[in-house]
Amino acid sequence: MDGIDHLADERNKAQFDVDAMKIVWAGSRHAFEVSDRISKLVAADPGFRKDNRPMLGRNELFKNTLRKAAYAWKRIIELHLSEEEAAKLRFYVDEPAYTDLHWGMFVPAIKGQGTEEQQQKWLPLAYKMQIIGCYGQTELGHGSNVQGLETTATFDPQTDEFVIHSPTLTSSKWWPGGLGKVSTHGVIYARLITDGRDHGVHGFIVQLRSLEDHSPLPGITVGDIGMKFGNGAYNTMDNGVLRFDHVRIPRDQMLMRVSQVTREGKYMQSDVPRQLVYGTMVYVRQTIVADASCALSRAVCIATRYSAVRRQFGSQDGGPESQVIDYKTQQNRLFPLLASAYAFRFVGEWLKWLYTDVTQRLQTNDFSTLPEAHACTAGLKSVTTTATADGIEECRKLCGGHGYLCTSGLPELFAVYVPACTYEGDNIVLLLQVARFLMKTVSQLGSGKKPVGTTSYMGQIEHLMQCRSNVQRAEDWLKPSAILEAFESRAARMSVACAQNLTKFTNPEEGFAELSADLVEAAVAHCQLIIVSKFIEKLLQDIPGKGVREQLEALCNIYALFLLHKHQGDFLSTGCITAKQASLANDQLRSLYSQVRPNAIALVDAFNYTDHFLGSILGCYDGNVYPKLYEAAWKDPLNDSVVPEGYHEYIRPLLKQNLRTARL
Ligand SMILES: CCCCCCCC(=O)SCCNC(=O)CCNC(=O)[C@H](O)C(C)(C)COP(=O)(O)OP(=O)(O)OC[C@H]1O[C@@H](n2cnc3c(N)ncnc32)[C@H](O)[C@@H]1OP(=O)(O)O
Ligand SMILES: Cc1cc2nc3c(=O)[nH]c(=O)nc-3n(C[C@H](O)[C@H](O)[C@H](O)COP(=O)(O)OP(=O)(O)OC[C@H]3O[C@@H](n4cnc5c(N)ncnc54)[C@H](O)[C@@H]3O)c2cc1C
Repeated sequence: MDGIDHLADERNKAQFDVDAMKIVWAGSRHAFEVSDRISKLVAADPGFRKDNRPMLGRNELFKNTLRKAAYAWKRIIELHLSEEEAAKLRFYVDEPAYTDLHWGMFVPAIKGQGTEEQQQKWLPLAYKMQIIGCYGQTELGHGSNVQGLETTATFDPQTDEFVIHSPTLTSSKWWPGGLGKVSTHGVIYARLITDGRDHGVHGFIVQLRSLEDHSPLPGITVGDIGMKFGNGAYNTMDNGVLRFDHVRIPRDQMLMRVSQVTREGKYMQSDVPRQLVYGTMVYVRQTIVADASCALSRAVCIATRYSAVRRQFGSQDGGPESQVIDYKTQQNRLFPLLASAYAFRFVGEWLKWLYTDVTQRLQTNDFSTLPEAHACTAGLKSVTTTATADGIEECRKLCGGHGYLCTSGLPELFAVYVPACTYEGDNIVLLLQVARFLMKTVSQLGSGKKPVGTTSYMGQIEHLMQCRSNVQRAEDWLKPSAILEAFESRAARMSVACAQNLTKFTNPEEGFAELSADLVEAAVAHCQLIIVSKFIEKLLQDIPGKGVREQLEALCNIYALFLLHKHQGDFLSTGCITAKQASLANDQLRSLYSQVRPNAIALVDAFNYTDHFLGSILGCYDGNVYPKLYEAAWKDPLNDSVVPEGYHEYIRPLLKQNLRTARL
């Protein structure tokens, strides 16, 4: 526009090396370089334009998504992109599409649950996109309760086939992304029945559509489930409904890594745990934690830049009004979200490491860390997506009225993001899984079995049950040991209190149901401890770059002390800290906000997002918000004509009638 950087003064205030922080954020220099190159490539290509999405009707919108996905694939091939680069390209294209499920769930399901032979047969087809797959688990009547699925896969020994069938309306597959209009195949979850016996839910590769003309195969009824929340937003995705009427597939299309059916129809279980059938969900939950930091950082980048541009009140002697970012209330809402974005980034990195470690162990038949991996992925998915969805909405409010415009990018970001609280496991249902894991851990404390991994803090249960924080001055809260002890004792005491209450029930399942709200809170406390402790661990690493470590320390402290403030009821009622110490934590938090304030713009610049990816006038890099908002308004189709369509039908008769009434 005017070529001026309206945020230049803000950028000059930064007390740290932004380029070094960009590398910390990306995870490595290599990751930064890939990300930087691919994001610029996407931003510069008009084929990936996305600013018209909220204006398009569903059919137009969907066709446009198909075009973009095909174009993205063409570019991936033309540019010989690696798997890592291709994934980055899809990420920066920033449009939910069937490809997310193809690459994000269909391929991982075959990799995780298929035998070597099955992988060799199906993966090359999927990698070349000669088949397109979805993940068909959820049904109209059953989502959270996977064991309650009704679709059946009955083995027919005469023909060596499975017969896939939807016996009831509620057994219709419902929700799978990419299913509605695109997928040619699906990994379909169904109850395996051999010789009249039900062996529970298993995965099957089922062809759904003809590879010649895309029509559904005989016995298959398939379509889209309809419009979802928000304009544009997730409506680029064809979430689908699917029914089977005795559809036959060859026996070797059951995913047979976990269990097998022989030619004679004998059901055999491998020596791997049955829970591996749920393995794809563990994988995807781990990726969702990393995505949370992306979505939150994006919203925070918009709100932070706009808060530095926006001025309200406080003008003295005719000078400019105050930047809203200087109001403590704005900082108290914004900076904890900035800190959370960084916190989720680092816990996401750690979770990826944990997942890789578990996968390697599984290959050598070591299943010992699977329960911990399940609890961590489930819990962190839940806590980070809830905070991110709430955080995006808070960022919208932080931008005042302009945040409500689609051109702010925030309404669409929220609408696309909020189902993450539900898909891949409802957040409450997942926290209850964590609570079960914690109750098991507590019940084993006296047995001599040492808690390991993220529950190892429970090994010092006696200390944690009676320790008192020794914080005396606000600065004492800057000590990682003070923070860790408070978070560990809060989490331990909440879990132990639940475990003690559970003993009052003769039927443990009844007790678990009755106490489930408390159990969820204990699970949240445990997950927040993991995030805080992984941030602290990150700070123990070598962090190059002038001032980078200091900024990260400040953000880590803001994250922890903000949580402590928000959940002070937990910390006080469990006696981990006193009211005076809670108040000192708040004093420290205020001073940390002042420390972060001059660095705020540079801290969001470190995310290295292009204006294309942000998709927000309020968050644009140069901060030249008002001319852009003004110009964009005139581009709205409603402004194509000065006198609106419908004037002669609906406005003029009204005005004329009013005129007559006025004369009367
Ligand atoms: C690319 C990104 C786009 C994303 C698009 C979204 C795609 C989707 O939404 S796909 C559909 C996702 N669906 C879900 O997530 C459903 C959520 N529900 C579930 O995961 C399960 O039904 C669940 C875990 C709630 C309950 O499982 P269930 O077997 O009934 O009960 P439960 O008795 O609690 O578990 C049995 C055992 O398995 C363990 N377990 C459960 N899940 C897992 C898992 N994923 N991994 C390892 N172990 C597990 C439990 O800890 C328990 O262990 P133990 O017996 O030692 O205590
Ligand atoms: C955008 C989107 C995309 C999706 N994509 C796919 C896909 O590709 N493939 C696929 O198979 N599925 C997909 N799903 C389905 C998704 O995985 C399920 O919706 C999800 O697992 C939640 O299940 P549900 O809908 O049955 O919720 P429900 O379980 O019916 O939840 C309703 C309410 O009941 C509560 N509740 C349920 N059980 C308990 C309990 N035991 N204790 C306490 N409270 C409980 C929940 O907390 C919630 O408040 C998608 C969903 C969405 C929204």
